Amino acid sequence: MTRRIDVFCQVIDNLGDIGVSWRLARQLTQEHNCQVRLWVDRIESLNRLEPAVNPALQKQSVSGVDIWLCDDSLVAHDSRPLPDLVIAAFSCDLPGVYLQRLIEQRQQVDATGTGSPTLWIQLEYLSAQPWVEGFHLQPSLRSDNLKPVYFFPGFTAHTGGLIREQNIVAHASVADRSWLTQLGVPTEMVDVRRIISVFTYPDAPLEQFVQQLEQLESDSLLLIPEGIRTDLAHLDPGKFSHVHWTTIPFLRQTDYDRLLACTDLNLVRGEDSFVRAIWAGKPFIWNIYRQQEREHHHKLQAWLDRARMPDSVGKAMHQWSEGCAHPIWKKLVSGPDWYAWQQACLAHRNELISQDSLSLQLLRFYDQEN
Ligand SMILES: Cc1cn([C@H]2C[C@H](O)[C@@H](COP(=O)(O)OP(=O)(O)O[C@H]3O[C@@H](C)[C@H](O)[C@@H](O)[C@H]3O)O2)c(=O)[nH]c1=O
Repeated sequence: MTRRIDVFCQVIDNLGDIGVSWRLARQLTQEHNCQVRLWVDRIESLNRLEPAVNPALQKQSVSGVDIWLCDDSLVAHDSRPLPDLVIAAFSCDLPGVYLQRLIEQRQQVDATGTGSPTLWIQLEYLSAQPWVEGFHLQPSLRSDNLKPVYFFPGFTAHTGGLIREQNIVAHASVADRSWLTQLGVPTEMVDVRRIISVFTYPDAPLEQFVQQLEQLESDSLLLIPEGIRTDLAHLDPGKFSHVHWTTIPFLRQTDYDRLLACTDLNLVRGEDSFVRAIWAGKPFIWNIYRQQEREHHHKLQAWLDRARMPDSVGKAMHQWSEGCAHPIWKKLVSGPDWYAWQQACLAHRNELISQDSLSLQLLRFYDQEN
């Protein structure tokens, strides 16, 4: 059965909202044969992740996904019937006209006792905190008789799981470093001991990190996608003999995944790149999105506990998110600590891979409800 799905994405800041929505829309289309329409209010953000998307078009189809600009007039003139499922990514608001259609549909179903109303999913932010299990699949209470359901991504069997493609490990294991030359990395650089991808918030302590890597005997190369602001700009690369850094193009999302699979260490942030780093099965540093009242530290600790990361890694990650490269980084990226970190990342990935993916769980829930 082909399920029809509308995904709504409101781009608040950065690329996480559209990154998650685009990935989910593609997976539902390509792996589950769903007919997906992605409504997004800033198509230019999607164009950064997928250059085949034309920011000037209000309606288009790319990779099998219909992409529509979410503006009031397009929503108001939408003549398609309501879908089987509507997903509000990061629990964004649905447009008023669309909401009105859902209300009318519900009234009709209630009045006639026939048909099934569109299932409305409020897809939430990812967190490893235990409270998530209690809220997953709970209804959100409203006065208009609509019954949206909270769907929490997560790390346990009592959450909605993580977005993961079926062949993820096979893809990660065939990743080949020679591909990096296509991104402009000089051939002689591809063989350096430690290749590190860099996707951090501007206040990440990269300069301190680079100073520590310089003290190692082996060489490191940092690959920085274009447009990612770092504090390295004022450093003189000529003064470093063991650390090199270079800019690479900002990559389409599928190529970004490939990058994470062929490096040794990944510096990631936010939500989607963090999950991709987990699937790459390599050590990574998570620059968690800062929240008020240090809430992000609780979130980070919950994941560190769940992932059973070595204490030294946890300590260093907390400090990283405070803009400080803990002096133990030097030790962490070489010797026994590095080995322990690698093992912990592999074990975490392998444990999570045995769980059903988010899209599978989402569709199973839809089937149960219908
Ligand atoms: C560096 C790079 C990233 N990307 C993609 C990977 C991800 O899909 C996306 C980045 O998303 P994130 O990793 O989540 O980081 P982010 O910081 O951009 O997004 C954040 O947005 C905020 C609104 C949320 O509250 C945060 O939780 C977080 O999601 O960009 C590429 O496609 N190519 C690239 O070259």
